[in-house]
Amino acid sequence: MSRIAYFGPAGTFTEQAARRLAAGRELVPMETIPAALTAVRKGEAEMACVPVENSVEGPVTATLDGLAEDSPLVAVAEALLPVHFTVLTRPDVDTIRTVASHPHALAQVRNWLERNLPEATAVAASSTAAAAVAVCDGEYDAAVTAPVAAQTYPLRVLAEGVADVPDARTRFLLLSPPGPQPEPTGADRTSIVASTANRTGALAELLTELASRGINLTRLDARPIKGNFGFYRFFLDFEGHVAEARVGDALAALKRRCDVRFLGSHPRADGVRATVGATATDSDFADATRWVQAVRNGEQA
Ligand SMILES: O=C(O)C(=O)Cc1ccccc1
Repeated sequence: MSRIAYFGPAGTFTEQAARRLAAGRELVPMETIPAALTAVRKGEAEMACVPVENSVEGPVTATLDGLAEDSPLVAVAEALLPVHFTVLTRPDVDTIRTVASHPHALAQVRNWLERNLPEATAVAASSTAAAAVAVCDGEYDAAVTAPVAAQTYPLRVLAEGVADVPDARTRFLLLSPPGPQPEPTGADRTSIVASTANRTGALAELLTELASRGINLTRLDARPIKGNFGFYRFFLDFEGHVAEARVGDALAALKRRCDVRFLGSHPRADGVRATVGATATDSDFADATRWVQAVRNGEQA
C-alpha cells in the first residue's frame, strides 16, 4: 500500500485533510512540514499532505518555502476544511496558565482567549496535535486543537466550536514528485513560483502576461529569498490547467522572462469554474496558431 506522509502527529487538521484526499492509503505522521516534503523527495512516501493557506492567517510559509527549494514537487489535489477549534486540558488541571497551539491556530482564537482565559500565556507548538501531546505530558495546561484531537488524546474538552472568525477555512495540498497531471476539469488551479530580476515593473510584467491571456489570479504571495536581503520570490495561483492553451502560452511567456517553477495543476476543492477571458479559449488559440502556420506556408495573409 502506498504511504502518504502528513503534517502530524495524529489528530491534526492535516490528518483530516489527508483522510479526505488519500482515503484507504497508509497515512504516516511527520513532526514538521519540511519532514513531510523530505519523505516524498527521498522516496519514503509516495505523496505528502500539508496545509498551504488559511482564510484568516494567510499563507503557510513553511509549505511555500519548502516548495520553492530543493527538488520540485507538484500539487495533484487539494482539500478545503472549515477550521474551528476545540480547547483541551488535562482532567487534573484547575487553573490554566499556559495554552499551546500552532501559531495559525493561536491567531484564530486570540479574542476567545482574551475573553475566556485572560491570565493564560499562549505558547507556540509545532502543530495543534503536538500541543495536545505536550499537554498530556504535563508541559502546558491547555491546547487549542482540531476537534478530532479530543478522540485521539485522553484530555478533557474545555470548549468546542471556538473560532474568532466563524467561516475560517484552510486549504491543504496533496503533493507528489512531478508526473502526469490530473485531467483538466474546467474548475482547476495552477500554481507556480517565479523569481524575477529586481527592476522597475518586473512583477507588473509577470501579471500582465496572465491578464493579457484572460487568466484570473487567485493568490499572490511574496516570500524572501533567504541569504539575499530585499529579494523575493512570488507564489502565484491562477485559474486554469496547464493543458489549456492560454495557461500553456502564459507559462511559456513567463519562462522567457524569469525563473519559473511549476507547482501543479489540479481540480479546485470549491469547484469554482475558471472564468476565461474573451478571445482566450482553446479554440481561439488554435485558430490563431493555424492562421500563423498558413501565413508561414504562404497560404494566407
Ligand atoms: O496543526 C494542525 O493541526 C495543522 O494541520 C495545521 C493547521 C493549524 C491551524 C489551522 C489549520 C491547520
